[in-house]
Amino acid sequence: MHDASWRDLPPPTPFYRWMVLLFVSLAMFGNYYIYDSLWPIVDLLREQRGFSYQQIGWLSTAYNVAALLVLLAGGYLIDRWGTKRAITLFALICLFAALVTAWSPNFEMMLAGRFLLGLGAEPLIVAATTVLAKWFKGKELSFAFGINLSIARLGSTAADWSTGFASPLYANWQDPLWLATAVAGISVSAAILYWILERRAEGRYGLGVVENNEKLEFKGLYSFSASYWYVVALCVVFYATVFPFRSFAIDYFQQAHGLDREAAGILSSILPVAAIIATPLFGLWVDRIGKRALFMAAGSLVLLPLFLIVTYAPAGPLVGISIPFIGSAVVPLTLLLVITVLGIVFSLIPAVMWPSVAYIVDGRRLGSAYALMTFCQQIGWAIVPLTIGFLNDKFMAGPDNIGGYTPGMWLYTGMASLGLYFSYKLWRTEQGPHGHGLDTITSKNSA
Ligand SMILES: C[C@H](NC(=O)[C@@H](N)CCCCN)C(=O)O
Repeated sequence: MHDASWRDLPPPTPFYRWMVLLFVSLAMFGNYYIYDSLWPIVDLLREQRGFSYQQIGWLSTAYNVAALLVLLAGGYLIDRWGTKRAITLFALICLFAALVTAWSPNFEMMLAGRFLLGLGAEPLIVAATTVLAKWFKGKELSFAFGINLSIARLGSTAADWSTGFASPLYANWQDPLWLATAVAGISVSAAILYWILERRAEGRYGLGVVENNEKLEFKGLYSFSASYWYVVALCVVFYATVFPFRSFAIDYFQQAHGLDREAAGILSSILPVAAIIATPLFGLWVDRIGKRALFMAAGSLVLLPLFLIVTYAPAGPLVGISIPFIGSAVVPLTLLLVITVLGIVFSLIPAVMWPSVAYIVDGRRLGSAYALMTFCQQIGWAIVPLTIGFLNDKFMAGPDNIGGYTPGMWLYTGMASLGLYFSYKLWRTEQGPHGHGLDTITSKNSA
């Protein structure tokens, strides 16, 4: 924390603030890229290294197990080391994790790499949020968060697009992971540049003081309202549906729908691309008209049939998609429509859900409420990929047995039904005397 003289200094210039946002967001870009770099090589891991679908599931779950452990201490470490050191250290852990994942053909080694990634990536996200709060508090904070998330999602998009712009690397499982290691280098460089900028700012500008509010506290758990728990429950089932679906999507499009890797990657990228464009727009819209609980219920309702449509509906005519400098794809219309709608839901629900917590929970407990929500999110997100892997193996899913993917699709649908139930309960609660104004507070009528 800072002494009184620090507070007497002038605020940082807008240019300085936006440069900090740029570097912190580039660190997040690398973080999201490394996480998503594994999904375009699922088929290669199965063919060249003989991995089962359940082993692929473990590579996803290892990240969450590490995240669960580190989230307990993440806020404390950031407070103790300061954000400059913390972001650089977490980016270095991500780089090391990418290196270990790419290094050896051994499954346990790869598992260790993904575990290390969870140790670095999730606290890096928390630390980045703390930096934005410090530099943008009282300024364009929500907008800065939106830009930060969009640049991070560009990392997911780039990983999907690498099947096009880096297609020669996909002759083997290892080269795309070396590329991810190089991208992790961008993260570390951006973290160091942020460190230099903030160090230069100290003594020249007065920065906001961020309270120690990211701590995960289990005491007082019972005092959160029913609405908070419905939002947390929706968060758990929503991310436990969408993130695992994304993990297996490229392989699924290849095996079950006969797409080549480039087309499957481009199709999968529509989900984060839609989110980059639509998340800030939904955020602005909902701030104007309120109706947050209704929007979450509507998003959950739209999500419900999507996995059954890809499974049972006719593929429809083939349509072409072309992305300049990246590549082009010819994909069935039904898949294109489903992924686009999924992308819209992936924009709508997060854009409304995360900010809603601020209306439900007392400001002094907000950091703790978000930390608890992220903690619960990791638990659901850890279990589902393992179950999908188990189901795909048990029902011998593959190009010769497309029906083997159907139980997994029913699992996603079951999770989506739970999401609809929780969002309906939230909406009902918010209509009654225990509501918090989720559907009524707008940017015009809020104090
Ligand atoms: C805002 C939200 N972020 C998260 O859920 C993070 N805990 C994990 C993101 C990991 C992405 N590889 C989001 O991205 O919607």
